[in-house]
Amino acid sequence: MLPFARVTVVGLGLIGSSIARAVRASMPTVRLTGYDADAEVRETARRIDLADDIADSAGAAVIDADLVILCVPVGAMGTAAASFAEELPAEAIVSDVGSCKASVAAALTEALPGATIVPAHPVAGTEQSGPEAGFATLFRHRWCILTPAADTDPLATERVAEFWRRLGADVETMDAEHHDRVLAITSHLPHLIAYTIVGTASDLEEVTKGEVIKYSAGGFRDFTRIAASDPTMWRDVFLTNREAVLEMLQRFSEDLSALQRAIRWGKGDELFDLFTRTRAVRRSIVEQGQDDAAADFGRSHE
Ligand SMILES: NC(=O)c1ccc[n+]([C@@H]2O[C@H](COP(=O)([O-])OP(=O)(O)OC[C@H]3O[C@@H](n4cnc5c(N)ncnc54)[C@H](O)[C@@H]3O)[C@@H](O)[C@H]2O)c1
Ligand SMILES: O=C(O)C(=O)C[C@]1(C(=O)O)C=C[C@@H](O)C=C1
Repeated sequence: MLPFARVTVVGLGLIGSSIARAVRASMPTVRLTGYDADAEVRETARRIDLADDIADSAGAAVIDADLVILCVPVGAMGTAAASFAEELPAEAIVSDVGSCKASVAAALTEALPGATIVPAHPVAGTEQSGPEAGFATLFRHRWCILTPAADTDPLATERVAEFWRRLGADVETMDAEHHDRVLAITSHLPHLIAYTIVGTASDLEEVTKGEVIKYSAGGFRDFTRIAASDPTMWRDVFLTNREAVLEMLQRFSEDLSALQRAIRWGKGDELFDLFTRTRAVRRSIVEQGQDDAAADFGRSHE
């Protein structure tokens, strides 16, 4: 049996439109409704036939939903939830796809008192955004992490887990605070580093005019893909997951200083040992089949 019969997606960008496409592909009998605060996005969503119905207000979009998924930037979750609070059916389950969990859960609980909320984070994406960037296979063989509160009805959590399994994801459940610390190191810090290195290179004006662009086929090019990620989304992630990101950044800065010292004092063994360890990490990720298929997809569409 399908976990949900009437699904509403609020926010029709990369992730919302990918969910819509994946629902169409894997659960074609589900009645799918979409809403986006941006009228141009709604127009595009209608033109590309993203859902059975694209509503003109958040309230109209959720009125008969049994699952509502918020796919807006993490800083907009509270406002987006408040925009349909009055019309949300009492038995509906609310979920989201935000990249940080603890403060999003707090914002949703405040905006929707008494609602059943099962926060989720599909750990899959690309540097693109908007309704035309989505694709149905984005979540296939990728993790989706659920962070229900301790008192959430386990049946509601299981229905959301089954929804994500049907979209092709592998589902894991964890505490929201733990999620935020793990993702700070595996996702948020790498983006911060990419934004920094590309920013530094572009500040070196003379170099940028010629050589950086000309010779960016290697490592730098990989950083530019990540650094092309959506500015609104990532501003919100860093402001929302502030404490965990600052903690990881402190540790990273210490390790970077140690590397700086090793280079200054010619400690080749230290460099060699670290690079050997990091190569093993990459190999074990690839062996587990968790290498970056989505990023490769993004690259192949450049
Ligand atoms: N991009 C990724 O790689 C990725 C991966 C996993 C999770 N996420 C999370 O998914 C969410 C959406 O990211 P995205 O990449 O799809 O962004 P996106 O910019 O492609 O789409 C976001 C959409 O939300 C709409 N929106 C903003 N405020 C709204 C509101 N109050 N009501 C209704 N619509 C509103 C915008 O108009 C936009 O169309 C974010 O919370 C992000 O952290 C992103
Ligand atoms: O592959 C990418 O482009 C991504 O940035 C995807 C990525 C990640 O860091 O892994 C980005 C943010 C998310 O919340 C989940 C996935």
